[in-house]
Amino acid sequence: MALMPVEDALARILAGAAPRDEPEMLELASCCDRVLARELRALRTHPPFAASAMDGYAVRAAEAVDGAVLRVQGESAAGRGYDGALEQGAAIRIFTGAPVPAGADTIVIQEVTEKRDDGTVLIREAASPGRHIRAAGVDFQEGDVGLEAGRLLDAGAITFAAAMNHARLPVAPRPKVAVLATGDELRLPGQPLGPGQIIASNTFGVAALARGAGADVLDLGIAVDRIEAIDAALDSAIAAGADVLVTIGGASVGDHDLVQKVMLARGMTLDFWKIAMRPGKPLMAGSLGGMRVLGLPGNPASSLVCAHLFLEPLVARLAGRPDPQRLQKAILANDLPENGERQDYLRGDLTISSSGERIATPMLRQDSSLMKVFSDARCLIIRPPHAPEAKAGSPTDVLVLRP
Ligand SMILES: Nc1nc2c(c(=O)[nH]1)N[C@H]1C(S)=C(S)[C@@H](COP(=O)(O)OP(=O)(O)OC[C@H]3O[C@@H](n4cnc5c(N)ncnc54)[C@H](O)[C@@H]3O)O[C@H]1N2
Ligand code: MOO
Repeated sequence: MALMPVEDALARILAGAAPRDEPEMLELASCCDRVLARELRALRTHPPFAASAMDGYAVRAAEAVDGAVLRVQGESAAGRGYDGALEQGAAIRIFTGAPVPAGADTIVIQEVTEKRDDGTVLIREAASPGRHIRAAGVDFQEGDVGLEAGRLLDAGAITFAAAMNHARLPVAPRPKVAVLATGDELRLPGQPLGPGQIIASNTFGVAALARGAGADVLDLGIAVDRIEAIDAALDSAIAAGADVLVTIGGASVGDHDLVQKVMLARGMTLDFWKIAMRPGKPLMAGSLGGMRVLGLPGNPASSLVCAHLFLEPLVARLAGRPDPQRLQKAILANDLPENGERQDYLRGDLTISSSGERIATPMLRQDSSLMKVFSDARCLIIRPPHAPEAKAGSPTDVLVLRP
């Protein structure tokens, strides 16, 4: 039977993925990189008064002709406006952000005036009405919808939310992703290793990806290859209210590959198992109650490629964030042979040529167990199923991993 194409697997994993309904109220200072759950209306008008955009003099345009001498009547500073109206033949010293006094209709900038010792000012360039005045409400008005639901709260949005006078914002909750490593051979980094043991390294990369995509990660540690151990870890994920359980390893056909068996025994609905992809063929997806289950293969490159392709976009959807945009066009540095039935994700380097083109160079070794190669890679070179032989210099799609 033909294996499921990568695009179909992604569509199935993303089906119905959306943020949980109840927003979380967060202090503004903690909102960076979160997603606004509801539209936000302005609680005030800004600027609240007509304000000067420059340091200079507030005057009447009709009086401030070239060569006019005006009496300096007082001062309007930001936070301390002039209490009164501009008199005939007078000017009021004004600073950037200060309220424009009643009666004034323009600002003459300081650079085209001359302050005199007798308390007057000489105007050396005729002023035009309305110049350098920011009208009240020119930025936004009370009641306006300032930010739409779904907006990623970046520096601009947070500044605007603060200016609208919101101290706390309703944000989409971060999805909870539980990560479980499985395998008798695994030990945590920093522990002594016995014969046949290796470090459970994938967990950390997969967790980092999930966190970066907007998740809170619950590390369930390592379950040995026994039904009871995987069962207990599953209980922990359910008790923690995980939105997604990611398992690593035990996804293939070996006698000790128990993940799917345990999940099915616990009532998991299996969506699919095995897809047309290299590395990552034994990927499994399903759901158990309200929890999505993603079974990643144990080989490090397989689990990381699957996490990039499926977990990252899933978390982004659950967090209400925009889909990751990592696909780019590049030029192949080497010839590549005809591809088989699985979509290939070759670890590659990515450089910029002197003419500004992106050049993708496949790494010499592509075994899915190689972590140094994956760490050195800057991109995954995508080879569609049955792609014909490709010559050096031909275009290719790449998924960018790092700059
Ligand atoms: N007869 C077949 N054998 C295998 C097939 C197959 O189709 N038929 N598929 C191969 C492919 S492709 C992959 S990928 C692996 C996936 O196997 P599992 O998901 O069952 O993974 P394990 O057997 O548990 O581990 C594979 C490998 O990765 C190491 N590992 C596991 N977990 C971690 C971790 N958290 N951190 C670091 N390394 C880990 C593990 O020690 C193994 O060396 O199956 C092939 N076999
Ligand atoms: O296809 Mo498996 O995912 O290479 O090692």
